[in-house]
Amino acid sequence: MTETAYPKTQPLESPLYGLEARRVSAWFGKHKVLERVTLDMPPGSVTALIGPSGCGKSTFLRILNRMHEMIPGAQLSGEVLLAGQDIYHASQRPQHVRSRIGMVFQKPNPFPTMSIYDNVLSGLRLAGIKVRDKDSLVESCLRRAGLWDEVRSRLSTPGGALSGGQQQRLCIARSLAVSPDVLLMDEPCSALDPTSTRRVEETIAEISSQVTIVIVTHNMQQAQRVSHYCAFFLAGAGEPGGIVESGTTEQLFGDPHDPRTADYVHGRFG
Ligand SMILES: Nc1ncnc2c1ncn2[C@@H]1O[C@H](COP(=O)(O)OP(=O)(O)OP(=O)(O)O)[C@@H](O)[C@H]1O
Repeated sequence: MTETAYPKTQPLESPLYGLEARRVSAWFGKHKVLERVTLDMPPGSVTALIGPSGCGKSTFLRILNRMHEMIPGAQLSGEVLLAGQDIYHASQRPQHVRSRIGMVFQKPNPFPTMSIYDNVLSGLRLAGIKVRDKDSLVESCLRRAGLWDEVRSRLSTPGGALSGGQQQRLCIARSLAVSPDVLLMDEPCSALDPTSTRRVEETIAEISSQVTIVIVTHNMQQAQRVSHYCAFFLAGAGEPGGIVESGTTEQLFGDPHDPRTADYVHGRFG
């Protein structure tokens, strides 16, 4: 597959919200792992975070929906704006922030014994959101996640009975059910085979006009295939990570301004 595999929807003319990180630094105890990261993640687009292992991509992603603060000893400074409002302002409840900014993890994590149908609704139940027409919502979320045709005849079977790739798309459907503004994805395909990876990438391409997506990936081809924008993170030895360069994916891969970016995207290190 090449970077031209998916038709990318144009980013975007709708009332969607993007994220803006402003001078974000992060620590685990006394160990500083991110240094003043500023990044715009435009509404209705896919932003890929790339860079070698340990440079702080996953930490940055967790900061974007207030999951970083759940780790003992973790601290941060700076701002993260959703619709212009700082998600770390004292008036913002972390649980509410996390329902507006969902997360899909590396390893698919549906509730294994719960039915496919109930898995889709489980995020809503946790958030205490009531829905009138559950059947329609389940169908529309499974359709948007590209899973409906494969599961429509067995909605009452357990989520754990699906293949890994189907489970990951079920997790995407579950995230979509709460109508998030943003979906964060932490290497969502790294546990999947190439065919399942392709299906998840197609799903990302399809939903990217409806929800702002930020994805961490180690796969350069994947970053090129699915993202509109890209940020290259790097950490010097013993130093906190930061962004070397960010821009459109086309520019970052086709005409990188920093030689370190060029070396990384051309596979010369990392
Ligand atoms: N829970 C934690 N406690 C202490 N240090 C941590 C914790 N999680 C991450 N770190 C440290 O923070 C730094 C950044 O890690 P992070 O996982 O964000 O990097 P990454 O770029 O996502 O790496 P990878 O690509 O390997 O997933 C690393 O030095 C890591 O050891």
